[in-house]
Amino acid sequence: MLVGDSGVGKTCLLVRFKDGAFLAGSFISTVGIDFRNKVLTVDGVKVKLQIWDTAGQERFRSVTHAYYRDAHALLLLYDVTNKASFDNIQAWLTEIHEYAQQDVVLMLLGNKVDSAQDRVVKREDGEKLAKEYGVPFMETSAKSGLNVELAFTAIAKELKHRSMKLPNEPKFKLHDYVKKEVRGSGCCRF
Ligand SMILES: Nc1nc2c(ncn2[C@@H]2O[C@H](COP(=O)(O)OP(=O)(O)OP(=O)(O)O)[C@@H](O)[C@H]2O)c(=O)[nH]1
Repeated sequence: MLVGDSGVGKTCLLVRFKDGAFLAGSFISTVGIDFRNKVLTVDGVKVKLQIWDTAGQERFRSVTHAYYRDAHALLLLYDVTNKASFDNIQAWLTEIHEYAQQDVVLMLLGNKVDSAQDRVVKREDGEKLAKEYGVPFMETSAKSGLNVELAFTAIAKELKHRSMKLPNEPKFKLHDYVKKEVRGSGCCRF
């Protein structure tokens, strides 16, 4: 499930992942909730992701609350060009703790890093906040595609690992995987 303030790029991130395209132009806010499916092959196993795109607007909050309980994973987004969306992350985390399952897979994403000239939230600030709450973090761009596939693949890997629970398989650590992959991807050019 994708959550975060209105306009941070949740729908665009999902469309980029699903269709490999960017929705340029006018911004059409999501009404309530929407979903799309995508099948990924992770370590030779097919993982079907049903991805719920929620409305960030306050007036739809009671609708989204109802969906938290059934979510296996949450991608919490802010917009690196919008300080308020970053400042609101703590409030989103409070909601998540209140409504989602205790063991929900959670990842923090700072989106729109292609807009370097408009950036107001530094990468280090995102990293610091994520560290404080013990959640994996990466910066993304639905526009350029940076780290989009990686974010969803990391989630799929964690979910696959959890559902299969093979006794001899070493424990998959989402945090370490994300750190290693982001470091290797040349992500920090923005
Ligand atoms: N430059 C840039 N713009 C983006 C990016 N992602 C989204 N946008 C723009 O940001 C605006 C909002 O994107 P949406 O994906 O509709 O935002 P949302 O979070 O789904 O918004 P709600 O449905 O209201 O919750 C649109 O004008 C997009 O074109 C990005 O990675 N880079």
